[in-house]
Amino acid sequence: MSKPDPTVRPEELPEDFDRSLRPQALSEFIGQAEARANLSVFIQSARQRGEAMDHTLFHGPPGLGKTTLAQIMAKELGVGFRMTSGPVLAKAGDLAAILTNLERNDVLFIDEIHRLNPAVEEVLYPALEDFELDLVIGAGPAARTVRIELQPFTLVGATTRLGLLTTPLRDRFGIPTRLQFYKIEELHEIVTRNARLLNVPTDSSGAMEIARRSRGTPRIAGRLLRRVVDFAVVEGNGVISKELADSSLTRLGVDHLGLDGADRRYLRLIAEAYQGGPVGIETLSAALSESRDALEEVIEPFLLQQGLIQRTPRGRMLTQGGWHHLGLPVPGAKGQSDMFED
Ligand SMILES: Nc1ncnc2c1ncn2[C@@H]1O[C@H](COP(=O)(O)OP(=O)(O)OP(=O)(O)O)[C@@H](O)[C@H]1O
Ligand SMILES: [Mg+2]
Repeated sequence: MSKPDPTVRPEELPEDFDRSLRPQALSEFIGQAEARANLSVFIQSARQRGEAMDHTLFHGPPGLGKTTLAQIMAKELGVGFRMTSGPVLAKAGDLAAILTNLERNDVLFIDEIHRLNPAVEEVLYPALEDFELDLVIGAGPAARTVRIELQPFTLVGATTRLGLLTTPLRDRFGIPTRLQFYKIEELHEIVTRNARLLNVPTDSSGAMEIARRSRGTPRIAGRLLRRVVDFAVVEGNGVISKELADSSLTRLGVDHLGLDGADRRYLRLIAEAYQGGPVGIETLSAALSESRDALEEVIEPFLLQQGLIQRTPRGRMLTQGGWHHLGLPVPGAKGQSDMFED
């Protein structure tokens, strides 16, 4: 019953820019201090005991380092790493093929784990708990179940939507880890590191300008840095200064908080069409022609974290900060309008 194994190794992935900047060790990983300190203990303990580390779940907005941390874990544990994703595992047999191919204490990374097919998820439960697989062979009255013993392994799951995980799956992760948006100083360090890896001379204030406008997200910091490098090479003297970073990012439509056109469209819709809300997510999704998922996973988390919007039972509302950011007076706040016009 050997099936093709649908996982890929990271070195088989096409060359992408994420990869060249990806930290390879926990010590190179900047930020997420709490998560990093805990993981380091759990990794060391698993190594010393020669056992598989407990199953780990990374959750948080896109681009904060979930995939990166999963790869680092396998490296630091000194074990093999296999990766796949929820939507790719269509049938129970797909997962069975992967699990039976794992070697002792390997890390299996399942990205977008909230999108696992329920039939596949069922197979995962006993595998996670007892490292056993119950497979049904045949159909109808001749069907029988066989139990297969697996090597102990560590499942690392990643999701941008913790709320969509079923409770039984969530409960099987011994180490649930929430990744937070990065602080500006951390992003400054990341931009500086990336600039060094890309061999681009960068002023500290230039790196700071990029950090400040990266939406708390290392992936965005990497992307903005590359665009600013383009402007520096073609229109500047190759050095990333504060002025150059500022003018390049403004031309790219990234404002001083790091919001881009999509973020501002979202805020402006609530302000202008719904007087600041509350307005339901489905309505926003239809009006913006963006999927509800994209709004909830990509756009809203940062706006919430920055205190520009708030979620209420009746829908999304702009906060005072949201009005202020748009340069509009807060409705009903008498006499305060000049305060927000400076
Ligand atoms: N702490 C960090 N220090 C430096 N670079 C980082 C850090 N975290 C992430 N990065 C970089 O940010 C990019 C995105 O990271 P990663 O792919 O791990 O994010 P993710 O959380 O898996 O995103 P998604 O939810 O979209 O899968 C990569 O290029 C990675 O190198
Ligand atoms: Mg990822």
